[in-house]
Amino acid sequence: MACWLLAERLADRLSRVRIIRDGSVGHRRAERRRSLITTTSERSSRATPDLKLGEKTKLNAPPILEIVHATHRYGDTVALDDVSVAARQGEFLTILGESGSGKTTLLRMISGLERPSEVQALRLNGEDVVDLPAYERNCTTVFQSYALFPHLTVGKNVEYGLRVRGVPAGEREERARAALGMVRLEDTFERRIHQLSGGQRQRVALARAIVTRPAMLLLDEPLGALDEKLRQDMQVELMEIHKRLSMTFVYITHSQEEALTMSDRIILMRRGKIAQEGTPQELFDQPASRFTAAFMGVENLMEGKLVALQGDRARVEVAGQVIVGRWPGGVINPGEDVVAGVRAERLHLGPPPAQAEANWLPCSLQGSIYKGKYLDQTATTPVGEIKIRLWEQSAAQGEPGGIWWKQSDCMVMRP
Ligand SMILES: Nc1ncnc2c1ncn2[C@@H]1O[C@H](COP(=O)(O)OP(=O)(O)OP(=O)(O)O)[C@@H](O)[C@H]1O
Repeated sequence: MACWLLAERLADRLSRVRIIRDGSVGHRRAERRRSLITTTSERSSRATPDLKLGEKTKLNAPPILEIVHATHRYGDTVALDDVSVAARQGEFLTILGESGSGKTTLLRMISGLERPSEVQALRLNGEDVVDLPAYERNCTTVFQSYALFPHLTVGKNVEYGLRVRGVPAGEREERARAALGMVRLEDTFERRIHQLSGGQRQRVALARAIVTRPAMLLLDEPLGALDEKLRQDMQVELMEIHKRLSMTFVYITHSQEEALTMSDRIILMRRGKIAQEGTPQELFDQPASRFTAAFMGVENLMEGKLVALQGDRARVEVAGQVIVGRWPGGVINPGEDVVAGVRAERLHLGPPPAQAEANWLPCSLQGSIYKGKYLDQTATTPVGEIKIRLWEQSAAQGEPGGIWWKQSDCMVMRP
């Protein structure tokens, strides 16, 4: 308790320091704005490096976040390696990646908790914020750990950001109640934090973050501590809140399922670099590399060499067999290494099908795992072990002789 009181007093003091300095902050801001005006023409004439923005959604919205060629090192560790990211107003952008890929570092850079070792530009709402401290940036972070004050009521927790900004009591309460209404917790205003469930605490943290109306919400694995069912409910709730607020969300997760469900656009990170970015459909259906395919859950990845390219179809030689699949485009020559991928649920058991545009391999069935709604079956083929997902469990009875899948369900990519 003493610890929390101390933290609160410290935060209060910081905010007072900020309020006392407000005059000079205002002055510095005006100066910064003036310098922005003088550099606007310079900015517009400068070529913006390949910033890929959401193509299907929010096409006309201006970029609210622009990070251009950012690198960050912790001693010898390169946490971010020449990364450029942009997000549009109102976009739900997910930074996806395995542990240590640089997601948190990227978020901390946006929020101002980390200063990039090198960066060409870091802009929020068109304003260069590289030298702007965290508390002056118009964005708020929601953490997995909620970071709520346990000795304060729910209402006082939500009001907190308004209190340190000097908002009068009446307006504070009104806005806090409205924010709690947004997360469907209007009845908990007087409750204590320990009287809430994990999911409710996360919703209070969300209400506290949105009550100050930031331009952008940064969410650092906010559902990581919740159980499976609650996590799924909260995903839906977050999407609804995002829609209602039309606020830009930058969301961090290591879960591809979470990213696919919620995002307008996904940036997949690998070892401090962007492995691929695009809409959920693009990452799911057109992985550009073996890494993306594996991360997005493609169970069967077969290494081979390109035999020939015909339109969007690639013929690939894998262990003496020819497999045909979709090539997403880009220059590639026969003889180069490629990977052919197919999802387990796209495979069928049986003899070669009548349709011409299919791949077929002889197989013998190995073990299977019962998963309730489906059966995961393993088969041995000339190209190695293949995983098959069977929705009709009776399909696994007897020896089918082979497996087949449509050429259009087969993705060919670089290794
Ligand atoms: N304060 C630090 N000091 C030294 N190295 C750090 C520090 N913070 C992060 N790193 C290193 O930087 C790299 C990127 O870390 P980061 O936390 O950004 O990854 P992440 O994708 O968010 O991982 P996780 O999902 O586990 O949180 C890792 O190799 C990590 O060990």
